[in-house]
Amino acid sequence: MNSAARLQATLDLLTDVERTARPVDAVTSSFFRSRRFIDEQDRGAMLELLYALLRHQARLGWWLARLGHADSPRAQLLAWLILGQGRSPSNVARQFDGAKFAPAPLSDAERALLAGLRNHTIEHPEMPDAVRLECPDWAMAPLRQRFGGAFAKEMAATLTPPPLDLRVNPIRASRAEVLKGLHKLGLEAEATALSPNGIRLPERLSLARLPGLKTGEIEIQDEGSQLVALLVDAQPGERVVDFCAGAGGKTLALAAQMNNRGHLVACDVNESRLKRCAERLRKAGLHNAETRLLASETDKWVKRRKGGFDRVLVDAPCSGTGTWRRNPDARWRAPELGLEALIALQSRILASAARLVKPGGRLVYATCSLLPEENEAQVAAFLAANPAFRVVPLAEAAPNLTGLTPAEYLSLTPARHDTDGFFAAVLQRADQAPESA
Ligand SMILES: C[S@@+](CC[C@H](N)C(=O)[O-])C[C@H]1O[C@@H](n2cnc3c(N)ncnc32)[C@H](O)[C@@H]1O
Repeated sequence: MNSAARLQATLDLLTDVERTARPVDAVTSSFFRSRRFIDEQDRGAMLELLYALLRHQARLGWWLARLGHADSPRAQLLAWLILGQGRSPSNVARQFDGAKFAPAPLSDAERALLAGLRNHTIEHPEMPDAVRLECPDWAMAPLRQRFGGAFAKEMAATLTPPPLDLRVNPIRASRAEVLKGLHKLGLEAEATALSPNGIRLPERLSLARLPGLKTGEIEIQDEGSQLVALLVDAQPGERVVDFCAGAGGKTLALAAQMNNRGHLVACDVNESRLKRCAERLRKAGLHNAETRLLASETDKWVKRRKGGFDRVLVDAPCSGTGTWRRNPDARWRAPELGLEALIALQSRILASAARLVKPGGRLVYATCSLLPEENEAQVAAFLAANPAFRVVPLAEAAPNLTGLTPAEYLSLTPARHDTDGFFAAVLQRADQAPESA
């Protein structure tokens, strides 16, 4: 592909991304599946450009509005070539020449746009904070409150390309073996700083270069997500529930921690995600887990299995604000249910899942949210309503996890930990229910 054809192909991809409500990685996978002729190098270049556009969407939109130009994927691309790549209008015009596979020639309005953007950069002193920081309006106040003076730094960190983290499946291989294999392939892989099972690759790469994914030796999992699973501290032989298992990211980590012994139940209300979870368990050689589809968080199964589990993980549906660095498009999709309804759902899920915990057992509440309403406040409300539970501080919950600042809760952010944003609280049910409970 020549560079003009790459621009047009990226424009087609961006148009697909903006047309659907599906997450960007799902859209890119189906885009490339139906265009197998695009080689690895072109794919890499296109994804880099696509993600740069998505990370600058509010600022590009601001410039287009300022110059009175309608916002569209093509206009965003044109603006980025000038503001982000520092090209000149004539350089851009040369590639938008209507040749085969190249973008259509520039209209007069587009030529005027390029002239208006000339000699500017992406930032402008008149940009409001929400635009400069690429923060949706609904999240400005809660995130500002959460981070105080570090708000701008945290938002800037969500706009940097994330590393690619892998979790080694200890049932299939050791971290040292996998690292050696990756180095042999010429990849700059290194052990993660906090997770004992993690490997970090500094950049996005074609997953076809990671054969261990097919054999179940490795899984793609952010280091923060690995730490949440480790905090559950599930032991071989125990009975464990992953209440919001989804497609099984943490289920797989828990089943492996249990060394294929004991019993793990992966629940969810979403059947297709659970199917994917079951497939991944099989591929990873993990057979101590079953999946269970729930009708709702108060499914009869929960009542029947009351007090039956040593560990229960609630990886609750949340605003996903902690994943903005990895999914730059996610920030522009407000929580489907609305934040208030989401918080109410989390509280119902937590209350119901807590019933599964046996005396002396532990409940781990986690989100990939940066918002206190979904995290600390949610836990405080739960504790007020459930005096049989107490907080287990990090050092006690996972004494082997060195490197974490001692605190009550796990609270990871892209700026401070170079992971996705994650929150987790470990709560223990008293050995005997108090008289009053
Ligand atoms: C954050 S995702 C889980 C991600 C998963 N644990 C992982 O590590 O890959 C939250 C999950 O909660 C599920 N969920 C939503 N409402 C639920 C409910 N009422 N009861 C149980 N699970 C629910 C969603 O279907 C979704 O899969």
